[in-house]
Amino acid sequence: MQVFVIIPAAGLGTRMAAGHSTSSPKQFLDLDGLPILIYSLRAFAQVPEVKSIYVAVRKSEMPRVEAQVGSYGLAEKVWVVEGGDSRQESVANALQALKCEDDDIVLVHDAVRPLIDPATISRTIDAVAKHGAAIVGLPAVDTIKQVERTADGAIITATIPREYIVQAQTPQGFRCGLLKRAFAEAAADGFTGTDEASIVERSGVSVAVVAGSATNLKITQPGDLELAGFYLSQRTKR
Ligand SMILES: Nc1ccn([C@@H]2O[C@H](COP(=O)(O)OP(=O)(O)OP(=O)(O)O)[C@@H](O)[C@H]2O)c(=O)n1
Ligand SMILES: C[C@](O)(CO)[C@H](O)COP(=O)(O)O
Repeated sequence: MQVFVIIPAAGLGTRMAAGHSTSSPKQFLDLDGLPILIYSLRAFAQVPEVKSIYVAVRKSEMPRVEAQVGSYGLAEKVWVVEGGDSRQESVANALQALKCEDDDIVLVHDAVRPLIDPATISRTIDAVAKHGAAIVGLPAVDTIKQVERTADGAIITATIPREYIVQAQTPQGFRCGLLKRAFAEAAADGFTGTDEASIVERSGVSVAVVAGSATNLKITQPGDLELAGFYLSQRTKR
């Protein structure tokens, strides 16, 4: 059994760009001297079980990313492929590029979650080996309300016991055959999900959850980069 990794990195970072004075998508922004994408690639490259990593980027970014992969010494494990217009399409393109057996494991991880740690990656691999499908999830700590949107905001329709809620993070891992079948079904049905688990769940597969952490944040909007910088400084102090 081999472990492959897909890193979708073809987003435009529109929510970040709205408050940031750069034209570069957020996965290429600097975090303490390194591009955000390089943190994500390095974290997986250092896990011995990982055979190869497929990073999906916009066509126009392929030369820059190929150059970075070489200059940061990642060329042995990392392959650059063309992304798509949605996260799901970017993952589907990478999935098509990698040649895996049904029993192999595929992990998908957002390029913009740079603080993923090797221990969480290893726990995810173990959970996929055991259950066939597993994602990293952060248990809810706030009280959770279901709402109905209104013209001027929202009205609460229910309180959902928080022990039933986890916030999905990445990596999200699956047996390769199962993931490919679920993607083919989603494409046939015209279904688009915001994560891989939602695509697999609708095929009737149970997906296990591995404990995530607040430090595995997704850099989404202004302020997140500063927060990631703070978490990183705490990590290097230890
Ligand atoms: N067409 C796309 C869109 C997103 N992603 C990737 O999916 C991950 C999570 O997406 P998100 O945070 O939503 O990134 P963006 O789509 O770039 O952000 P925004 O929605 O603000 O534009 C990121 O690593 C992003 O690069 C991708 O590979 N291909
Ligand atoms: C996959 C994901 O990171 C889980 O939290 C997230 O759904 C992807 O980001 P998006 O903003 O929903 O595209």
